[in-house]
Amino acid sequence: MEKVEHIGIAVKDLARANELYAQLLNTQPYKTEEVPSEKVITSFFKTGETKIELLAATDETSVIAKFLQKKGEGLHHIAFAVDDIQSEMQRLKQAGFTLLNETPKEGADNKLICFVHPKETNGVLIELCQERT
Ligand SMILES: CC[C@@H](C(=O)O)C(=O)SCCNC(=O)CCNC(=O)[C@H](O)C(C)(C)COP(=O)(O)OP(=O)(O)OC[C@H]1O[C@@H](n2cnc3c(N)ncnc32)[C@H](O)[C@@H]1OP(=O)(O)O
Ligand SMILES: [Co+2]
Repeated sequence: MEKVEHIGIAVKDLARANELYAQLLNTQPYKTEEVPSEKVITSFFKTGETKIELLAATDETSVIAKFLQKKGEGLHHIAFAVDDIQSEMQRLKQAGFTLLNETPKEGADNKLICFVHPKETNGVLIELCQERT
């Protein structure tokens, strides 16, 4: 895996969180994007080599809505950049990790993504992401 591509943070109110993170990081989000397949709306902030992805639910059946109900706002996932998502998925599967999607799916910010179940990664949800060409 190349680097931490982004850190996902679940928030209740995206507009309010945008204001807070803009103050904290002293920069504005470079993108806000809705991803209907995940039932989320996201904002991205650049910080050094990585990004902060704020995630709010667009529907009460979204995994973010469920997460907020159970755990409240906070760290939701860590995403690692990979060059070849198919081969990383294969490698992790062979190593015994549970992949939450069998084939790469479309993420935000022009990426192909796959999630690894947090039960095998010390309680932290892991995302793999590959730049789409
Ligand atoms: C914007 C697009 C994209 C991008 O391009 O960056 C994204 O980031 S999308 C982000 C949102 N999408 C996802 O997270 C998809 C993958 N996630 C899932 O499939 C599910 O959330 C899950 C991880 C399988 C959990 O779903 P489910 O089993 O239905 O939830 P439960 O509430 O029953 O939880 C079971 C168990 O897992 C713990 N949990 C849940 N979410 C997380 C989390 N994010 N981090 C750590 N742990 C998590 C939950 O607390 C339960 O634990 P126990 O209570 O101990 O059983
Ligand atoms: Co993400």
